[in-house]
Amino acid sequence: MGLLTIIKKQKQKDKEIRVLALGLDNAGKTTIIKRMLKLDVESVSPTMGFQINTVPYMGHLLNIWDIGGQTTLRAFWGNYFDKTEIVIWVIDGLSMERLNESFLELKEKIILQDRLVGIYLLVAINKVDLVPQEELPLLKQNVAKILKLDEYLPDENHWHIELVSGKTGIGIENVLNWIVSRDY
Ligand SMILES: Nc1nc2c(ncn2[C@@H]2O[C@H](COP(=O)(O)OP(=O)(O)OP(=O)(O)O)[C@@H](O)[C@H]2O)c(=O)[nH]1
Ligand SMILES: [Mg+2]
Repeated sequence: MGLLTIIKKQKQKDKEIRVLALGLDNAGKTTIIKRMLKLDVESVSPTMGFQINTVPYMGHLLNIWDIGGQTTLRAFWGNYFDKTEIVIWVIDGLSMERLNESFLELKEKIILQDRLVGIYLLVAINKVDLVPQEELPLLKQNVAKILKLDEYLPDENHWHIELVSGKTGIGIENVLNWIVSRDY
């Protein structure tokens, strides 16, 4: 390994990553973050403002900003964009009737924002603990089709869709691995 590679690796290792957790109300953002922090996930209530959480993972420090998703709070999302490197967009996998609303908000408030050009986007389809196993591939396909990420974000290295459950922890490790394996 060359010296430059070693320096680069060390830099990555010390790196703090600024993550924004966004998505519609009730999607499960706070629950997922509590799961990442190995906290009790049973007692959550709607986030009325924001909360900053530090999640250590594989030598990285993820500064995850948990932002409330209620309609009245969405106008304030832009206040948190500065220096954001990655957005976790959480979708309620049990509320497919809200998928289009989720897509419109993702497009308008995240993807088309000049200040967020070049960020990474991880879409977490949450609550899969309550989705029958055999329906999971179709659920993922459906979300991918509605969000049209291949169209909006042509660089496939910049987005990813993961099936998760904040309640049980399914997929959470994959989310963390994807986040820390990007190039920042
Ligand atoms: N079954 C199941 N329920 C979940 C899961 N994640 C969250 N929930 C439930 O969904 C509801 C909303 O969860 P929150 O984590 O508060 O959702 P949020 O996205 O932070 O909501 P806001 O703060 O209002 O934007 C709660 O009743 C959670 O218990 C999950 O993986 N499985
Ligand atoms: Mg919340």
